Amino acid sequence: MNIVSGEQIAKTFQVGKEQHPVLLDVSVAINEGEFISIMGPSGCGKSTLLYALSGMDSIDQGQVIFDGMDLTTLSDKELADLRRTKMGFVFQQPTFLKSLNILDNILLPAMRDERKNVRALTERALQIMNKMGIADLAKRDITQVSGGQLQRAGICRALISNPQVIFGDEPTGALNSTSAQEIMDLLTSINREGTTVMLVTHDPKIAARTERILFMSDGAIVNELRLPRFTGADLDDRMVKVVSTMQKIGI
Ligand SMILES: Nc1ncnc2c1ncn2[C@@H]1O[C@H](COP(=O)(O)OP(=O)(O)OP(=O)(O)O)[C@@H](O)[C@H]1O
Repeated sequence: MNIVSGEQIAKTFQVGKEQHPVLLDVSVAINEGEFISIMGPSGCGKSTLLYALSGMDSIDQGQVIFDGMDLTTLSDKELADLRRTKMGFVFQQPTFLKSLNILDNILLPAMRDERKNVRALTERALQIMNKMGIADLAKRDITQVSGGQLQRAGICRALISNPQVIFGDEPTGALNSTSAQEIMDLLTSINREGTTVMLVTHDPKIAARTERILFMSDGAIVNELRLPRFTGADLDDRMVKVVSTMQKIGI
């Protein structure tokens, strides 16, 4: 069953008097439970597509259906509620408040919904932090942890509402290779527990960990590669497949 799909999505940015078409009739369907990535050259529209599919940004034409709902028909409030309850977002640099410790930063977005049940929410946050390997950092300031630990906290924040889909925009882009692979280990285990995960990445080593890779060029999906479940042993072979597909289509 599709959890999110886009039908002939078109999006143009206007800068001054100039029109910049960025998505040209993009259609895509993502099944519940998929682990999927979007690759392509800088500026080809990867993030714009991710934002369109998650309702973070509007589209000019077409349709986006998320969990049976047409996002183009929802009000801003309905969209915000949907994003907060059914989607999780992980960005290259998590934006956290400097005045709050790690735990409170993780709790902050969820507090809006469950103000009355802080204790249960805190317990849930600590459980997730434990799974992500950062339970002992709960009381630290955000300046007192590494980039990899901060990104783990970002994932905890994305998971707090038990989302159906995690959208990641270059979630490993600011990390060294080891931390990046550790973050991918976590996203893989989240996916194996049933959450759909969709990432934008420019890194073949990251895309190679996912099970379907959409290749974009100039505002269109031009190819896709399906890979079996990652076993932990076949990363090099998978990367070769990703890179050779990129070479074949010239991106
Ligand atoms: N708010 C905006 N206003 C105007 N143009 C924009 C805006 N956001 C993105 N663009 C332009 O749209 C195009 C696609 O941007 P997008 O961020 O989707 O690309 P991308 O493939 O994710 O690139 P990168 O890999 O560099 O992050 C780019 O040319 C970008 O400059």
